[in-house]
Amino acid sequence: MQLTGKEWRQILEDYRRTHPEVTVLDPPDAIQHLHNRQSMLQCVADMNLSNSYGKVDVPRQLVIKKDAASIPDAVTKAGLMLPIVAKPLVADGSAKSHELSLAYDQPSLQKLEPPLVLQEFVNHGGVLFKVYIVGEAIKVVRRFSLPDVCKRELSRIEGVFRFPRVSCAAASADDADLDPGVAELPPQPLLEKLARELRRRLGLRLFNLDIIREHGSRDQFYVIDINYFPGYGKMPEYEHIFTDFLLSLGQSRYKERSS
Ligand SMILES: Nc1ncnc2c1ncn2[C@@H]1O[C@H](COP(=O)(O)OP(=O)(O)OP(=O)(O)O)[C@@H](O)[C@H]1O
Ligand SMILES: [Mg+2]
Repeated sequence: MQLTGKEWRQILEDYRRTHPEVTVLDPPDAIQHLHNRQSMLQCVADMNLSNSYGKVDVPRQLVIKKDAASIPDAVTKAGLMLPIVAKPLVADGSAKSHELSLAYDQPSLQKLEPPLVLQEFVNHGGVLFKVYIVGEAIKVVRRFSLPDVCKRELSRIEGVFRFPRVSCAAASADDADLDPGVAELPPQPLLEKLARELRRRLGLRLFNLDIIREHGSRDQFYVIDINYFPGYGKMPEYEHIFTDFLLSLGQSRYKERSS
């Protein structure tokens, strides 16, 4: 029998209800929330995180459900600036859902295929930060990302350019010789606050986020992507962190039972 995603989630939810003794690390419905690029970043937008360590936003964005011909007008109305990154609305791990495009001019936007999220491209010096979250633990690494698009380039280039899944190709930038203003990791207290809030709002314990620093700024950050259960193999010290996480779950269960 072929099950739909929804039926499968229902089976898991039912199992969870009838087997309270089983620890469910993260509920399926909360995971589902991250499979839509619009709902994925909503928590970050709602949070309005801004303190003395920095400010965290999401890039200005627009959802286009259908009708590619309407995109240029919709983009003008929403005041979105070019270049624009177009991302399939659904991000479910399939190759197609991670095929992104970069659009350099307004008329070419009609060539895109909805349903999409259109996001302003934020120059960030070609480096992004991957923040891995495992329960209470946070680990951040630098990765190479798309290079900046300068004004001159923007005025000269026309069209829509597809780019393949960046995360698979992106090399670690941890040992690279980078401009210190680009390479500096986001402040730990800011990441801790962000991670704590996201854990609570998303109701999840195992995820990562891609965060970029606006080029030329010291403290303006944007979250561009959140993934559930990412490839933890790339997270330094993951064996220890994971073991500690699983042990802490066992211990809290034990405490619950003996109290
Ligand atoms: N708003 C943006 N501004 C600048 N660069 C962006 C923006 N959105 C995405 N990118 C670039 O595109 C890459 C892929 O974007 P994103 O992570 O949203 O897509 P994804 O399909 O989930 O990819 P992946 O699985 O590779 O992380 C990012 O790593 C970054 O280099
Ligand atoms: Mg990503």
